[in-house]
Amino acid sequence: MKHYFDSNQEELLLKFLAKQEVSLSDNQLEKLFDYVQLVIQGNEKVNLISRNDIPKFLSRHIADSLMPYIVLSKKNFLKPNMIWADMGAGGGCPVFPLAIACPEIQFYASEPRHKRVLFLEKTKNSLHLENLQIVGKRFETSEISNCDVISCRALSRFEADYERALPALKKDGIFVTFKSKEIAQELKNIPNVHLIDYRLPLENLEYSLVIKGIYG
Ligand SMILES: C[S@@+](CC[C@H](N)C(=O)[O-])C[C@H]1O[C@@H](n2cnc3c(N)ncnc32)[C@H](O)[C@@H]1O
Repeated sequence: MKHYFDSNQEELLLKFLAKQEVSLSDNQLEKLFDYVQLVIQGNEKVNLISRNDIPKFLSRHIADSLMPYIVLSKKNFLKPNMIWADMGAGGGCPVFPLAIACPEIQFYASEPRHKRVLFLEKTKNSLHLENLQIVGKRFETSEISNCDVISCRALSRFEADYERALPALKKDGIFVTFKSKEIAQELKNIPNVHLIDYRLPLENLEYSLVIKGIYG
């Protein structure tokens, strides 16, 4: 198997996955490593991520991006041919790691900024991600609809993001977003909101995956 350029980072990700009791194939891990390389290279031309984040991209952003897969697959929520849209894809987290982890799910990545869209398209093609479609529009005008899952990371406030997602969700679809544990506490009394707390390697902060809807 091809390894990541930083063996410490690779080990941290593998330990994180093992602790979460999930495993990815060698091919999936290699694709994740290739994706990170493409983000680091792409960041030279387009502002995709903070430069400070590069050394811990695998242990922080990739591990974080995989959390919805980890939580939803343990609950047997994920089924082949489901439709999953990510709003505000930016440099591709969480949608690229998720599309790599769940090849049987059809993903849509909505992102309005042109340079980012070009990067996402090129990266999708390099990684041969047939189950991912890049949509170069704001989510509200993207015409993406009938989704089983809609996610977003670092987009806006929970209420605004949920409102943005709702028209495109199936009746029994779920909305998933990422917050710090502290911010997520403010959301715990909203009907049908579930908070799943977690930690990431090397990070002091605690995080919560916020899911609105019934997922298992
Ligand atoms: C802070 S970045 C987060 C990127 C990525 N999700 C991450 O976690 O690294 C937010 C992204 O959302 C995009 N965006 C802003 N409003 C949007 C909307 N209405 N629909 C889709 N994308 C939007 C921005 O262009 C930007 O790339």
